[in-house]
Amino acid sequence: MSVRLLLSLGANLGEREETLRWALERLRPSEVSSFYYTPPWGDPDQPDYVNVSAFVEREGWGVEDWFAHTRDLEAEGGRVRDPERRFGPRTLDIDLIAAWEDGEPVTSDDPRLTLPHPRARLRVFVLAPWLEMRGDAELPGYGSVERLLASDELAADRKTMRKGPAAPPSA
Ligand SMILES: Nc1ncnc2c1ncn2[C@@H]1O[C@H](COP(=O)(O)OP(=O)(O)OP(=O)(O)O)[C@@H](O)[C@H]1O
Ligand SMILES: Nc1nc2c(c(=O)[nH]1)N=C(CO)CN2
Repeated sequence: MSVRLLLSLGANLGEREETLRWALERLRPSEVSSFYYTPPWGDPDQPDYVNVSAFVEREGWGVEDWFAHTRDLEAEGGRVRDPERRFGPRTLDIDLIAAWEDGEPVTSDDPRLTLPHPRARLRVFVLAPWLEMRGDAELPGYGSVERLLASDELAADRKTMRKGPAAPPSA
């Protein structure tokens, strides 16, 4: 058994690209998007983010193994969270966006680990790197990523997003 996962990484404090490269090296992804530069979503009073997405898969690993691993990396990456700020700044954030087992979407409505990620469809910094890697991407339960990204609701966020250089080659 092994699960394929789409992860979204973000950083808006410290050496952002360096931290993301450090995390990507440890995640050993099969595929990595470019870096994307985006204004903060959800809580505007903080620095801009660098975001990147990656596909990962490891023999024998399920979603819980990946959740534990990404939490450890966030902690090791020096993440400090302000409990008062739900969407506040951070050195490293890794979200599990969607998962597939034998090609079928894994779904969960457990608030501890919700799959697909409940806010993925609202975030250009999740949808754009995903579409870059998979032109035919589908967000389980919501449909075409291309269509979601093109929605009027996301027009303002699309305008302020900037695509940066390719992230390091995948492992
Ligand atoms: N798919 C998921 N990926 C990561 N965390 C999740 C997921 N679903 C639920 N969670 C829960 O969300 C809680 C908050 O996580 P985190 O601090 O990374 O949130 P955030 O980055 O501030 O906001 P967001 O979850 O909207 O990205 C965690 O305690 C975690 O258990
Ligand atoms: N642009 C951008 N904004 C965010 C991000 C992120 O990764 N990128 N993560 C957040 C975490 O709650 C809150 N806001």
